[in-house]
Amino acid sequence: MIEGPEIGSPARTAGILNKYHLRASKRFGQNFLIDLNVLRQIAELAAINQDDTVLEIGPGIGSLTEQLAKAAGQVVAYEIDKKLIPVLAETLAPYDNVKVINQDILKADFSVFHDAKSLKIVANLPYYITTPILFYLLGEKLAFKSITVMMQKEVAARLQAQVGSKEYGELSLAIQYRTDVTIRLQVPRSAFMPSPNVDSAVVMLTPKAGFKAFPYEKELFSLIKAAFAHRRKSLVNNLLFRYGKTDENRARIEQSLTDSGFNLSIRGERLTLENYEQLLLNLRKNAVISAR
Ligand SMILES: C[S@@+](CC[C@H](N)C(=O)[O-])C[C@H]1O[C@@H](n2cnc3c(N)ncnc32)[C@H](O)[C@@H]1O
Repeated sequence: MIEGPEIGSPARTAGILNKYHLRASKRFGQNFLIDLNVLRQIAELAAINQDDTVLEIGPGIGSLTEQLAKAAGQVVAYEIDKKLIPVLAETLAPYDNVKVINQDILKADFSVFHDAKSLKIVANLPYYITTPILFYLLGEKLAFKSITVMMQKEVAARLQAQVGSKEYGELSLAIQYRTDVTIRLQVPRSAFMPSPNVDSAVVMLTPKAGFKAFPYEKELFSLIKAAFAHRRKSLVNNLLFRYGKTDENRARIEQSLTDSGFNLSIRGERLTLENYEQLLLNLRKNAVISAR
């Protein structure tokens, strides 16, 4: 048994990696947190309590898991790297409320969480798949209370970005469609072992109050994708590119913009989510998109 201070202390992390002859795997995006203040702060930000079931992504050697296990009713942690499973069995042995599952999170079946009274998702994410993980979690329609996750600072800025800013785009709109986003903590690269080439931020996502799914969700996000395909082009040109460059289409697209109250030189970054919903309805009305 590896005894000693909390798992995430620099000395204990180094001791655990040494004992198991482990090197952080780049392929799995392994950068272990070694700042106990940050680890504790993440658990505090997520406001974990005994009623909570916590879904953790990528427990690594268990540093964040330990902080979560101290406060939660139960922690279920998905770790893809099978080399870390015996490590976790040892480091987390003192906690009988933790279950580690050796699985790719992007293939996880979340039906186990359907009975959870209160589900909170917490992670120091593997950065190479930050957005696929967020889309997977949101796509699975999990009834979560919050998602509190560390990611690259620049990605965090894109998630929180507001209309008109340079970070604003497809990702901001897709995430803000379902959730409210706030950046809660900035974390320097020195808090990790090994230290990554980027700084990080902890982001909190909470379900949007009164969320109602837009009836043409798929078409809406296809429109948004098209609108940001070439950021320097006008919205009209991006839409012509997407829906076909015929004179007839141009007239219909321009009519749809006019009907939505926009001038014809507007760019995609000036439209809010509600603006896109309105525009989509008009593109359907004007037969740019088939109104089946
Ligand atoms: C940035 S490290 C965080 C480790 C630990 N939670 C910490 O804070 O020190 C990301 C973790 O996610 C794991 N991981 C990478 N890809 C994964 C996937 N597809 N599914 C589950 N875990 C994954 C890595 O093996 C690694 O343990």
